[in-house]
Amino acid sequence: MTAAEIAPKDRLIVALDLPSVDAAEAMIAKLGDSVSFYKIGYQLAYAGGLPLIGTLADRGKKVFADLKMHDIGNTVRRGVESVAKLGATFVTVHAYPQTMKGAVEGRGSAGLKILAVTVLTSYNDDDLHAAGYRLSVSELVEARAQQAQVIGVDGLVSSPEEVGALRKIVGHQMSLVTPGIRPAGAASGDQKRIMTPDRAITAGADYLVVGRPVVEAADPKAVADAIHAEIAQALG
Ligand SMILES: O=C(O)c1cc(=O)[nH]c(=O)n1[C@@H]1O[C@H](COP(=O)(O)O)[C@@H](O)[C@H]1O
Repeated sequence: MTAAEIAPKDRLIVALDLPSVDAAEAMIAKLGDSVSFYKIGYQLAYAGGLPLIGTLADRGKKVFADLKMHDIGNTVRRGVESVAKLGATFVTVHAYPQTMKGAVEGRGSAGLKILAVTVLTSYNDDDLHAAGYRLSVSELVEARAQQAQVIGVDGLVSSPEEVGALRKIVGHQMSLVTPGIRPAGAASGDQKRIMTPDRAITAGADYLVVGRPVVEAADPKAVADAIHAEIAQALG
């Protein structure tokens, strides 16, 4: 799907980083029609949240299953085959060649798209070096993007800082999904490579993933609406 084909409403993905299905349902009710795309990650998935993928899909919402798989290829393939049956739009795997190959093999025909997480947005060059890598963040993100493209992955997760370079590598064949989004004045928390929503869209991101700035806000719907307004303005 090219950027122009993505419904503007779908460009904001709200991370339901919440402790229970009840808390997630309460947040979904608060956000109402303002949000059409949700992400379910570790916290909610491990608290019984996986069936919510099908529930939300039945209500016409899209769901990003952020499971960040990384294992031997055969296990990843089988895991992705199971996720494909849940009704998710996106699933994440870490951008290691065996892992990405396994995921692509397990993707099936139900419409599930594989996103490869390049370098987590909480990492900077020092964090990468501490983890044993010799490459800088931008070098590793770009190397992994090239591998992901050859393997046939559908999209990449990176910080918005890398989106310009990634577009040059992968063109519009792959979706670029960016966490590390912070509206002006919002606390960065543990995120190190961040950008505002309008700058991320202007840089060329297809989808913005936002968690705490929305779900921890006093008025989550107002924050989501403000992000949509920024996105619309940046798209012109
Ligand atoms: O795969 C992701 O979604 C992801 C990748 C990454 O590099 N950085 C990152 O923050 N995320 C997720 O994006 C969300 C960001 O949340 P906030 O920092 O609260 O906006 C969290 O659910 C993270 O798990």
